[in-house]
Amino acid sequence: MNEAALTLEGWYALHDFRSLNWTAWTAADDEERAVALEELHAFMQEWGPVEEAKEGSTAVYSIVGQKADFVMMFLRESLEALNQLETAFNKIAFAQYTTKSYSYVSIVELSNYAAGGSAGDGSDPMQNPHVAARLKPVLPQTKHICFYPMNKKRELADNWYMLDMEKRRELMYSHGLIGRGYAGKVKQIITGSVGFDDWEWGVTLFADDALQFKKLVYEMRFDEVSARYGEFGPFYVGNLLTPDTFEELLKL
Ligand code: VOV
Repeated sequence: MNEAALTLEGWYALHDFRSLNWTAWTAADDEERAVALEELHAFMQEWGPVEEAKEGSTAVYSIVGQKADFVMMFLRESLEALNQLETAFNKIAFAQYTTKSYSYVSIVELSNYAAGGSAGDGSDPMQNPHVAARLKPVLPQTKHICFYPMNKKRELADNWYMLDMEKRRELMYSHGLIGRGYAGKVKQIITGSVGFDDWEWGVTLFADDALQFKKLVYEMRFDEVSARYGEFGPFYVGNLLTPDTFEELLKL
C-alpha cells in the first residue's frame, strides 16, 4: 500500500505570461500610451500594501525569447484573489496592447519528505516561522527568474507513484542535497498543481546569476529523481522588471 506524501500548502500562485502587441503600441498616440502607462503604474502600485499586509507577494520579469514578453507572478491567499487580479489587469488600458501567452495556476507546497519523524506530531506547522516563510514567501527581487512546469513519471518500470514512501524519501534526500549546493545562489519555490493545471508542479527559480539556473538544472538531470522520474514542460527565463525598467522597455 503506497502512501501519499503529506503536503502543506501556502499561498495560491498565478504565473500570468503576456506578450506585447508592438504594432498596436507603436500605432497608439502619445496620449493613449501615457494613459496606458499611468494605469499600468497604478495597477502595480497596489501590490506593495498587499505585501506589507502579508497577504501576498508579486514579481514581474521580462521573458527572453518568443514564448512571451513578460510574466506577472502573483502569490495570494485565494483563487478568487488571483482571478480578481487577472481580471483587473485585463481592464486597464495597457492590457489592450498585450495578448495572453500562457498561464499557470498552482499553490506553494511543502511535502514531508524532508520532515523526518516530526510530521504529524499534532503541532501547527504554520506556527513554525521557517515553514510559514516557505509557504508564504516574499518573492525575492533577484535579477533573473526561471519557470517551468514538471511531472513525476508514471511509466511501467518508472512510476514514481508506485514507489513506497521510504524509497521516495531516500530519493528526495539526494535531490535536496544537490539543491543545497546552490544555497545563496538559487532560491526555489515549488508550487503544486495537481487538480489545478496541466502539469503536477511549477518550478520557479530566482537568481542574480542566470547561469546558475543552467548549472542547477543540469546537475539535477543526473539525479535519479529527475533522470528517471522527471518530465519537463517549457522553460521561461527572464529579467527583473521594476516600474521604471518596465517603462524603459516600452519607450519608443
Ligand atoms: C534550489 C535548490 C533546491 C532545493 C534545496 C530543493 C530541495 C527540495 C526538498 C528538500 C524537497 C522535499 C521537501 C519539500 O520542500 O517539499 C523538494 C521538493 C521538490 N523539488 Fe526541490 N529543491 C531545489 C530545486 C529544485 C529544482 C530545480 C526542481 C526541478 C527539478 C529538475 O530536475 O529540474 C525541484 C523540484 C522539486 C519538486 C517537484 C518537489 C516536490 C516533489 C514531491 O514529490 O513532492 N526542486 N525540493
